[in-house]
Amino acid sequence: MIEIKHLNKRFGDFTALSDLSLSVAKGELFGFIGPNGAGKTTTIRILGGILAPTSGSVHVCGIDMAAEPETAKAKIGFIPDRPYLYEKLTAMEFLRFTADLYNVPGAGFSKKAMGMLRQFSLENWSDTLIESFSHGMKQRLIMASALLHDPEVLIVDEPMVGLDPAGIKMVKRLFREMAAAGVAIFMSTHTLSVAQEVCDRVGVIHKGRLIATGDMDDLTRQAHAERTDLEEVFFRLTQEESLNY
Ligand SMILES: Nc1ncnc2c1ncn2[C@@H]1O[C@H](COP(=O)(O)OP(=O)(O)OP(=O)(O)O)[C@@H](O)[C@H]1O
Repeated sequence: MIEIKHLNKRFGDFTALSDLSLSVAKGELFGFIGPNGAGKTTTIRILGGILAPTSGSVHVCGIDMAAEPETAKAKIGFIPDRPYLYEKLTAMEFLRFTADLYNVPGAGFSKKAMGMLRQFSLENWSDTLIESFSHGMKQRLIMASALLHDPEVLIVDEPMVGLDPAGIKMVKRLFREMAAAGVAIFMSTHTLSVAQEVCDRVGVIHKGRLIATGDMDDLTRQAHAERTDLEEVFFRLTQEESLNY
């Protein structure tokens, strides 16, 4: 569902991504972890079609992002790390705005939008201006808006930031349910415990290069770690890599 091949991204002389290749299958929840500045957000922006790679390709549901960006983007639910919300709209107005962008049919919109607001515990706030929402409420509204058009692929940068424990629990459950329903999910996170708990596979990026990928057993082997613990694996991999520079 997501196919990344030999992706490179340079900003001037600086190489942010170097020969990154990976794929995420239908129904798979893939976690993307790495230290600050490793290249996670850069990768996510390229996957979402909002940043062009220097070279390499991204295919979403078999569609080439470079050749058919609109068709590819229609397949994606995209949740950036710093989303923009129109604060002078109500939650329902914002959902209608995004539904129009994604050509969600008008018939049935209200029922669907209310269902989404309920899913994200915002049903009592549908007519409230977004400017009065807390950070976590805004985060949940962004998620609701990204799922309105039933995307086949979800790309999400740091979904747990700003959420309270109930919000984190809800998102973990939702992502697992979506994966079970066949959605391919690519999620970057710093929350290693969440990645270990919910992801089918994890990729570790360091200084723009994918240094390890696989399920917990694979990663434990690749890191020569003693325990199947993502935190230990992460530090072993990223420190071992640092020593090579
Ligand atoms: N527009 C840009 N111009 C120049 N350099 C950039 C630009 N965007 C990102 N970079 C650089 O590319 C590198 C990767 O950045 P990126 O935001 O992808 O990292 P990240 O893994 O998401 O980090 P964090 O965990 O801190 O969010 C960083 O060194 C960053 O400074």
